[in-house]
Amino acid sequence: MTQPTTPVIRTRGLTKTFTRHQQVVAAVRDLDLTVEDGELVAFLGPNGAGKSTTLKMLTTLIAPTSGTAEVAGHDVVREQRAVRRSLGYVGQGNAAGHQQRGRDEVVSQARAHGLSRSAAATRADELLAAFDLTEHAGRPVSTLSGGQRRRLDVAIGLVHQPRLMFLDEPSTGLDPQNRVNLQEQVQRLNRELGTTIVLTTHYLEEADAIADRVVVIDHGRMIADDSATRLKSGLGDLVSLGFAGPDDAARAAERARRIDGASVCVDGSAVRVRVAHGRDLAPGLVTDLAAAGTPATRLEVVGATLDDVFLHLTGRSLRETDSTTPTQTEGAAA
Ligand SMILES: Nc1ncnc2c1ncn2[C@@H]1O[C@H](COP(=O)(O)OP(=O)(O)OP(=O)(O)O)[C@@H](O)[C@H]1O
Repeated sequence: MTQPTTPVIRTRGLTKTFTRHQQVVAAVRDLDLTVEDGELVAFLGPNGAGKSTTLKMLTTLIAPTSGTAEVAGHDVVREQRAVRRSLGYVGQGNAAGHQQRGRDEVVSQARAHGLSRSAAATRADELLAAFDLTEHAGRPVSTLSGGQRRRLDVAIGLVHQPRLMFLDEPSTGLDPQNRVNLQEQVQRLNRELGTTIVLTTHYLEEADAIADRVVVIDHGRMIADDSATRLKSGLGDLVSLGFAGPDDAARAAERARRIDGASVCVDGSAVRVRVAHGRDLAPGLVTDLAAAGTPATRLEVVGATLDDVFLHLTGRSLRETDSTTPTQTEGAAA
């Protein structure tokens, strides 16, 4: 039996390569990841970063090329059944479009997991209530809205009360209201039932808002792993100052460069200073500059966003990045 101290996920050197058009695509490279029970982790990265491939290896849907992965203490290659029993998985395309009624769908999935008829019915009703679907439970699945279908998918993934739930881009395609609604349900599932959640997203706001921990993935590699707050505060605040003209701006920049750890850039009569605790430092800087005869005409302080973090790490904005470009191609296959 799994000891409570066993991490729910542990990967070492986990790697997946695909060969496509005679080229080797390194979808996931050398991933070392440990997730403890009860965490809510978001894999954040652009399209093609390797998020879904990682989830597919962890759920036994595809085999790693090299490296190891254990889920709930079980090896994803040698102990696939045990791994599957411990997890729920909602893939990107799960939303069923058929004529079965929502409740029947949940009941049949519960039956497939070995629950008796009455236990399956009870479980289905509990889950439908938990996801605000009771009033829609008698409708054919094909008539549900996108948000209702995603919630039904998550409910189905939970029929066997898994310790760990994987959600691959759960809110993609949902309107903002349904997205927030689903995010709230996911957080509740994590907080109230203690289910460990690993979800993938390319929505910065989603990762920021709901995850305890953000694993940033780019070109198959993990490039950051921390809470959103720490990732952002590590980058500092952006202090933007305006001046009467370029000469004042140049003098102000010279003064700002004396601040420990500050990174300063001048653009005409504007100066931007990226520095830790910029919000606290800004008033003193403005007072100093005025005393030195270079008064600022404008001041704005903005905290870092996860996009700033991504930009800092990769030189690209996550909002504009589509890494399906062939930069992750390692070379021609033999
Ligand atoms: N079956 C496959 N055959 C060939 N290449 C694949 C296969 N599956 C994924 N890839 C490639 O592996 C890389 C990682 O893909 P993956 O789907 O894991 O990215 P992702 O981060 O989940 O992206 P998205 O946000 O678009 O779902 C991409 O370059 C993708 O084209």
